[in-house]
Amino acid sequence: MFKQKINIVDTTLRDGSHAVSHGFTVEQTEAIAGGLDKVGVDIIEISHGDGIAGSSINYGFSKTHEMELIKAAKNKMSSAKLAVLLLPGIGTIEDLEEGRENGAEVVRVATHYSEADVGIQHIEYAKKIGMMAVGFLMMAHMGTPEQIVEQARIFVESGADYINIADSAGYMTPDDVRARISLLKNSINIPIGFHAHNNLSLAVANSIAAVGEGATYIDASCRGLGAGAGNTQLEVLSAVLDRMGYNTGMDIYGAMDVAEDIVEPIMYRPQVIKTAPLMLGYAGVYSSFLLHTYKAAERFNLNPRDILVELGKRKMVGGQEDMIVDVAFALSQKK
Ligand SMILES: C[C@H](O)CC(=O)C(=O)O
Ligand SMILES: [Mn+2]
Repeated sequence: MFKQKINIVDTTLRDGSHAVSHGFTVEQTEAIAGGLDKVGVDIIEISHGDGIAGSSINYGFSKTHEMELIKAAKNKMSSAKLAVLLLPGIGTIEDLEEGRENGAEVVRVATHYSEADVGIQHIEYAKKIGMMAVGFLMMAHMGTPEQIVEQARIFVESGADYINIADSAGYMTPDDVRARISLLKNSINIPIGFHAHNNLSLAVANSIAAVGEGATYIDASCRGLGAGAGNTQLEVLSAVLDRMGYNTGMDIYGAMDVAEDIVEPIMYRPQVIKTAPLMLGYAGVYSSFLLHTYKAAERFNLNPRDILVELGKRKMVGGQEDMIVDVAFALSQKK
């Protein structure tokens, strides 16, 4: 029987960077990338959590320069492709060049769901230098399925190899995912991918819903390591997809071992859904805001939940991390 191939894109070393305050070391990166490569992951994404060149006062400084991490990982990889994430305005064409020189073969160009036009030049340039290019639409819950298609078309026309929809706030339900992926599937003719956050405990279910509507690239990370309550848990996803008869090409026991033996020991905290991550999903707030919100809550003696509710009301999006402090300050004045 023909089994549909689902490409697994591991984001432990990129989205997971948020969860470890961008603290990955060369040794950890080598062990994780080498392990993931062996177990059959198709693409391994490595960058600061906010993409290449994200290391800054606004987003948090990396302990080790990401180019060093990328180079080290590349030396341990033989079959998976190495990807970088690039948010136009944070990362530049020069950063992309540097990433490629250090071994990146794929770039995922991430923009707010309504701003694909700011990524056109990055997609075109990546194609010109022979890279695989992916159009990555963040905070996709904020856009209607029709708006998502309109934006995806901009990436398609720029030459993207596939379109990735990100539920950056972990806000979507399986119905929300199905509506967006199925319309995309009927509207564009390049592959579709999906990136989940587990704030409502729906990351695996949403990923499966995406696959059911025809998505063939799914993001996941070991132990779910990622912003907010984390991403789709890699080892769980591979087991579920296998049970459902899909082909991931993954060594499932091997993936369990990488998660248990290599990733779990370096996690700062278990990736559980405490109140604040749950609020991210409930209020539709960008998952990467979590640790910044904890810091602001401590500084202004507030409940993180109150800050997140306000951020949700104000519809803050990625890139507005500085507003977290503004909101916390305003709330503290009202107290
Ligand atoms: C820069 C963000 O962390 C990208 C991402 O993973 C998301 O939008 O979700
Ligand atoms: Mn994410």
